[in-house]
Amino acid sequence: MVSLSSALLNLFFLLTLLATVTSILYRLNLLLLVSLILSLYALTLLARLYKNYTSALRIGLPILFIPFDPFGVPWLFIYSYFGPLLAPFRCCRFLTFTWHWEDGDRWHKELGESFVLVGVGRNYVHTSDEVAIEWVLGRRKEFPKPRAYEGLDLFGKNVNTVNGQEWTRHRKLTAPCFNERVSSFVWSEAVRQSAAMLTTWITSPRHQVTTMVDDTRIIALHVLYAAGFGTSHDFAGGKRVAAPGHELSHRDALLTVLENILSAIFLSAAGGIVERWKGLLGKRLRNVLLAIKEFKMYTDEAIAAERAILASGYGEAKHNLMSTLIRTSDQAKADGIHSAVRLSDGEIKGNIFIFNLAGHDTTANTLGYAFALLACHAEVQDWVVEEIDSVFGEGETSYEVAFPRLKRVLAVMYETLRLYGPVSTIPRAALPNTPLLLRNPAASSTREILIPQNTDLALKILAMHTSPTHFTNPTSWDPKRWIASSPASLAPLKLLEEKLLEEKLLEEKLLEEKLLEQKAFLPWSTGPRVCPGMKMSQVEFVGVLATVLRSVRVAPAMKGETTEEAKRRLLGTVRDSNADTPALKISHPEKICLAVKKR
Ligand code: HEM
Repeated sequence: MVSLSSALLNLFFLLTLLATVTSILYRLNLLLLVSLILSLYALTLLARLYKNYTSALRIGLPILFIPFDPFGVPWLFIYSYFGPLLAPFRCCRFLTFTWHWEDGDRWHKELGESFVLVGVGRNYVHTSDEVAIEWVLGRRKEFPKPRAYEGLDLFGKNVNTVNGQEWTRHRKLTAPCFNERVSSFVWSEAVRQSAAMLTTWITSPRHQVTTMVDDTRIIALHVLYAAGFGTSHDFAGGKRVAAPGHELSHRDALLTVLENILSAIFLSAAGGIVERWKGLLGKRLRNVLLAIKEFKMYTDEAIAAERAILASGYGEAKHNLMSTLIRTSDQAKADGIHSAVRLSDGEIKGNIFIFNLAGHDTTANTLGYAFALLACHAEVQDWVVEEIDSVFGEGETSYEVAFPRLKRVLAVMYETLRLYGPVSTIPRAALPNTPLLLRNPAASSTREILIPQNTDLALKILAMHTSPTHFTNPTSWDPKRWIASSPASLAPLKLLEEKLLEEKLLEEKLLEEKLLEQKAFLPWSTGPRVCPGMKMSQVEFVGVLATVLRSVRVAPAMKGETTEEAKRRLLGTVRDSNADTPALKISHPEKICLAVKKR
């Protein structure tokens, strides 16, 4: 297949050849030297491209050429300056970080569920095939996380970045942090925080809220803190204010690192040199550097405070993330247990950071998308409110009773994650010549292929979620698709008063409802490396959404338009999302204005 990329490379080669011949004819020695070097470089690239191409041919999947390695320094440099200009060109499209999100399953419709991107760096098998995705995620040893993940070790190694035996140790020591006691705590904190947020919404001028996205981020941060350190913060103050001895608030330090994660990785890799020469950096990078330092200080202080509590003897009963990590680690150290079964302080810091990174924007952004989408779908709000009223109507708001019954609210989360999940693609490396199982749609069977050396995988979660193979009307947001209901039996209710009958019927209907299991739905991944925060994020989401919709209805604020125009405008803002950051997020949250009406 001839593509622009190989044509460009050939052109480059011909031009350098022409320049070489010209310089020989006209005795231009310097030009000759430069041309020779360039020719050699072009030849090397061509040889590598050819090698990658023959390797891709062996896989037997459709091939597309790309002119650069998407994770190589040359492209990252070009992308940061010319990304938006180059994105419309087909060969560069696959190099952008946003195409996974913007194009959904478009290319898979054209090329099939799996295809290979071939370039001068590594080859990449892209697949939206649910059989292949489950196969890979079920085999962590054969398909480890790529080395690029190590960049996230900026505060220490952690469960998200390590592989092999090291991962087993991290996962084993961090897993106890996500237990039912933490879930119950997360629920109370989510309800408490969202009730406080609601007060600010109801008392806002003209009952219009422009801070919805920011507010959900504050809630996510405070809930993480409650679960992480066992300390609650006020929604209105809390982590927004700099602590004594700090230049930045904890929230600003964390958000600055999260929002500039690539720069943070780069600055952290450069180490002390950057600190010494920071005067030469621009304002944004200096801010990122400060945020890294401040976040480190906040985590060190939290670890020291937790150790002091544990030493005082009052910490035994605490079951938050930090105390569990420290207790396990310190106890093992005191017992002289080999470091293979405990975490070092650096690793504790690394894990605390990764829980913040992986647990903050993911849950917060899902809540942000859900509120905006619910505002555009009044009929879905009616449907969800029916369930909330029925569950909370009995005055029972505890985690144990309320959470399992709020299935429609969880369905809103599922549907939001299906279309606006924070992780559009899961990357994986592969050991050479590892078998990969693929669906064979033509024969309704499966087939095996071998993944050659120098080939990584991109598991296209969003493309799978938006494929008509698995979902009817795949691009429409419809939480009702997740609920299956069996008809309620009416016989014993015939004698009741009409109103009572109605309520009883609704209650029966809701109790009968079931949340559907869907195979090709993996927003939290699957297999041994499935997201450990899955339940925590569900509890938080349901707690916040149910608390808010119990008291108010949300709608797009009107700006002299019809309701339909206001909805269209809001949906446009939601679609204008940014996948350049670790978690998908709305590009211009400041454009979202919600009208909040008391019920
Ligand atoms: C809506 C919320 C969330 C979504 C959609 C989500 C999604 C995911 C996905 C897809 C992965 C797999 C990534 C990969 O294998 O490359 C993952 C891993 C992970 N998530 Fe979540 N996550 C969410 C919330 C959370 C929360 C609340 C926490 C913790 C507080 C968390 C902590 C982690 C960690 C530590 C990993 C790495 C696990 C490992 O590699 O063993 N996540 N998450």
